[in-house]
Amino acid sequence: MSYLLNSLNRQLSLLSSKVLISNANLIREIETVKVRPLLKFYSVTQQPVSEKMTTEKTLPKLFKFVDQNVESYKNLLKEAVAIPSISCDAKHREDCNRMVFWMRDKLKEVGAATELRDVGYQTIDGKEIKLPPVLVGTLGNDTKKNTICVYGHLDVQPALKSDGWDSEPFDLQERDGKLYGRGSTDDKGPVLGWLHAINAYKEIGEELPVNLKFVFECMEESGSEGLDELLMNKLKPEGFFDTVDYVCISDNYWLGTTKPCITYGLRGISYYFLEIECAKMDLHSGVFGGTVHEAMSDLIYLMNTLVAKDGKILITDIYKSVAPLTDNESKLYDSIDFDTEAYRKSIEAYELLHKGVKEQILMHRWRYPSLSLHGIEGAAFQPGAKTVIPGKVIGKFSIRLVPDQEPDEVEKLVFDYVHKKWAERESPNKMRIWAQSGRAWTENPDHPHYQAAARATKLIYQTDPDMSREGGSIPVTITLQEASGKNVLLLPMGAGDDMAHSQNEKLNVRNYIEGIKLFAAYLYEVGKLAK
Ligand SMILES: C[C@H](N)C(=O)N[C@@H](Cc1c[nH]cn1)C(=O)O
Ligand SMILES: [Zn+2]
Ligand SMILES: [Zn+2]
Repeated sequence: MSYLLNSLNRQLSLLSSKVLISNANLIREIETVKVRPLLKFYSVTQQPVSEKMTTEKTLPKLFKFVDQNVESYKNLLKEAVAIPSISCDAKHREDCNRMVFWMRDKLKEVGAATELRDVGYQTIDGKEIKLPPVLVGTLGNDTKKNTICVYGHLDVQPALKSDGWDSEPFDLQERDGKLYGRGSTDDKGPVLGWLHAINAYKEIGEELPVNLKFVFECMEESGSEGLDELLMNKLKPEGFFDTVDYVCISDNYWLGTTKPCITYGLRGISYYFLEIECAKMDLHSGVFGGTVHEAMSDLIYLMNTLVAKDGKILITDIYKSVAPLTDNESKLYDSIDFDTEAYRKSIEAYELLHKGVKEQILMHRWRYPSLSLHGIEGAAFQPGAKTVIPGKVIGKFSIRLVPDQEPDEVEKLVFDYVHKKWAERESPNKMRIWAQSGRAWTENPDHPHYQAAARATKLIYQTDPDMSREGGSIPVTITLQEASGKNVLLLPMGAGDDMAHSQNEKLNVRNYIEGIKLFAAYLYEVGKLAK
């Protein structure tokens, strides 16, 4: 029965997506929709909605409901993963739009008022390409309740089976209690977690303990283009944040595989594109080799000047604005539960930097900048002995930013350094460098909001969570902090070995299901905080 409902549901939602995609005028809309029984994706009979507030009996009932619906949660994640919403590849822009429409429909099904906000265009290779709309939603407006703004992203990193995946990346597969698929943990699983938690309250006939606002974008993996502008210059002046009391993001992971954490800091990112052109076309290396200044040699030369073998960044003055380590901060690392050898083994690395010392490893993940080389566009990266001299190549690298590094300042240091090295190279070729950046973020973890999230975590996992920072970046976090003026926290669903962005990305079934309960318990705990 539940399978039939789900598959009918899938067909209906596909139909509605197609209609939406073909209707370009429908980008901005506001509507509240009643749940239609046929479109519901959960399997139990609906119970009458009561007006009573949540009580201590609410959560056990809700947890039971969640345990009864594990299969439908997996099915919905499978549907979401099947949409290859790869934001960095313009060829997948329609998939990104489809993903946003899909999520919009699901939010409506749980009773939210939704709005698709146009955020304009991005320029790729001189061409203007429309950005996916941002999904904005509201659920509840009871002035006696706290309001949480939830952010998540619907886009994913690219993935091909030939990268070394054990199964098709866009076909969610369960093996040994793990759900493998691109976006399972980053960030489709957590985004669906919110949906399921809300739906569980409805299905057990309990009122939501808080009001909710949603911001779901589909460009996070590509610098969140257009989002800051929407938040600061449109949603904020329109009063979207006026009623928001707390902001919560679930787009991160536990530090290890067993102990939950709550995250109060992220690194920022400054991502660089370094282009060298030696000719207007690719050249046969047998015919032309030995007669041209090759773009690839120039690029490798420049990229090799960026970072030393011990991981030290070689850009002049790059460490100058890094916040000094205080005694108090230094002490925080002692109590963090982190096994460096288990970490090394989980990524199958041969050896770690910093002699594998726990505090140093954590500090270099969280509070010091790092520079990574990512790849080269235009290089002959496919298997086989291609003998071409690429006419144009684009090297890609990024620096993870930390407090108090400002992106503008870092970009200037990098541009100056690369131009200096380029002058030293004395190449006649054309060099161009550009960047996109997002700031680092930290928050006060000694806040009732964090205590509420810690209580919820302890209820689910029977242990106090670590308060930790993380090395990844969610560029919009600091914007949400500034736009709302409220406390922001990151509540992870996935485990430290989920391998987001990598081959065989997965989400443990346990983390998914207990994560849904965690989100429900978090809503309950925040609902109890003084208004
Ligand atoms: C931490 C989050 N789940 C994530 O993966 N963020 C990306 C953001 C990004 C910025 N530019 C490209 N991607 C990351 O940290 O790499
Ligand atoms: Zn990511
Ligand atoms: Zn993410």
